[in-house]
Amino acid sequence: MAHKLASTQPSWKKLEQLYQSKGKAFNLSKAFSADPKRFEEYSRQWSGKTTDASLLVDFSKNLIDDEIFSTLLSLAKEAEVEKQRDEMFEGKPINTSEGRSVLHIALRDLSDDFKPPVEGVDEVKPELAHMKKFSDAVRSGEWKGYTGKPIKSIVNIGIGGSDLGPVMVTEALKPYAKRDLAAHFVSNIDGTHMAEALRQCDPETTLFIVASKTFTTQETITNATTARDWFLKAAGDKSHVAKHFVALSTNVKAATEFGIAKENMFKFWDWVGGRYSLWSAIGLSICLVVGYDNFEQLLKGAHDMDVHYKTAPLEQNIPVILALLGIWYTDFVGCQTHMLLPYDQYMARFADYFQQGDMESNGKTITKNGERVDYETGPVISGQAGTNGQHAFYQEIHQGSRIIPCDFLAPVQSHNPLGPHHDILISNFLAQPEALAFGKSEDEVKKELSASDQSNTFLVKSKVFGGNRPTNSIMFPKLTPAVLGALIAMYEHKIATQGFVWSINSFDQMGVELGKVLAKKILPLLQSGDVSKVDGAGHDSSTSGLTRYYLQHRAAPK
Ligand SMILES: O=P(O)(O)OC[C@H]1O[C@@H](O)[C@H](O)[C@@H](O)[C@@H]1O
Repeated sequence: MAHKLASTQPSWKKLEQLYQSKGKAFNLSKAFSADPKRFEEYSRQWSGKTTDASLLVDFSKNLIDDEIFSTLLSLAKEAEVEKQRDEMFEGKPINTSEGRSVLHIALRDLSDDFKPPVEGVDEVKPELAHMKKFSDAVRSGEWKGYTGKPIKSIVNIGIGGSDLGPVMVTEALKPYAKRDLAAHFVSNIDGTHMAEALRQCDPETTLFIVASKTFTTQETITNATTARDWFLKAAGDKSHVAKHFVALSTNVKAATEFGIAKENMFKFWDWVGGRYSLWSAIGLSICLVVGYDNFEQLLKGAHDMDVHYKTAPLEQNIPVILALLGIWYTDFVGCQTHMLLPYDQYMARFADYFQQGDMESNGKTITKNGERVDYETGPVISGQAGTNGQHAFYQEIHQGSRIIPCDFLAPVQSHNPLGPHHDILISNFLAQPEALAFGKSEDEVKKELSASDQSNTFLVKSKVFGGNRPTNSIMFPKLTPAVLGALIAMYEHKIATQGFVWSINSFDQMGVELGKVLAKKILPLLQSGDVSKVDGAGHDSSTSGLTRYYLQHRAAPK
């Protein structure tokens, strides 16, 4: 595989020209007026083969025409997206910096004829059976704490991929949750996070789930140790730990050293990336909260999307289409951000989840050939559940100096059809992309103003909406486990496809390491408490000044 700079592909040059010749001046109002079938042409409906997962993806409100769209598809062909995708499914070590396969897709292929492409894949089903047995026992009350009481709270201790997936999914699938089992998620090293969770827990009825792929992450190991101390203060005998602590990890040795019994370990494999791990043992807290059967539906919905990604031609392939649109905005239109805006309160953590999913995957500048890219890569991801954002940051999306492409997502049916709420919610979901695309002209503004206000140029111009702000609108029947699985897989594959085009490795995260290493160097200085050591410690004057301030003030804060 050549892994050429994307900018050397023939279609890249053509897209640059297309942006200058028509993209810059592209007008959505004109495009819709000129083509009554624009929605039909630029939308795709998809249904899963084995689940209730289905989607309508409308990408008609994008700054593209047929020529731009087909050139984007040519770019994907030239970058050999299909070949790279197939290599992922075949278990080739496409995470080249770490020499690893990228097989989260193997965690959700439960079909009988699935052939394990690499070692460990044959252990997926037995591990799922282990998760089912354990979660069933805890949920039914058969699993008892050290004083014989059933479990009432679970505390997932993990960070990054070992936290965000379980947090997002348990929130999204709350309608399926066992309401008398409280779920807490502690990630931050800030003692406040753990202290606040423990305040709500009883050691006799709490189960701690230590979730860490590496089992070396400073935050998680420190939090788990604090939790174990808190537990043992009440329980006394170390043998009781077995009833209250389980580990989810690829590092069986380190989990054993921490004191977790073998039967309380749920393992996964190094071919599962942290930010793709909710489908693995890291999903144990999901099983506990919503039950194993719903977890399996989540896997199956994702697998249905995997099949689509693997088999659909590029122009029908939803993750590929979303990826190419993103590349159009990032590299040719000059956008820096991408918003995820779910109009579903249960999806409140969706954007947080894909902030890691996207930014940790594609926030890179070195190609797999070791060259520095001469184009932009992953966008800044942000967003929150509608309609809250409308009353906060949408101002900038509508009238700011930057173009901020957005994905709007919404369920047709609400889990809570309360009075007029859902129609009002959906009216907003429909109205925002419409307003963003078509805006409001100066003439329209003037018509709504009094004669005296019409001559107030500042007022008139402030009320104009330029339009031409691109959006995708994604609808689904209801936020079921399978639909959620499909949506997550859709974005995972979008991100992977962008990485394939940009020739970067979307599956490592070297950029998170340096800060961790420096923190470990600074910590002994803080623990020594000795201000006189700061100057000789080899830090720059800024870091030294801040450290001195901390040490001088921490003993007796004013
Ligand atoms: O699961 P672990 O090994 O504790 O790692 C947690 C997180 O650690 C971070 O440092 C990584 O950037 C994430 O990708 C990862 O998910």
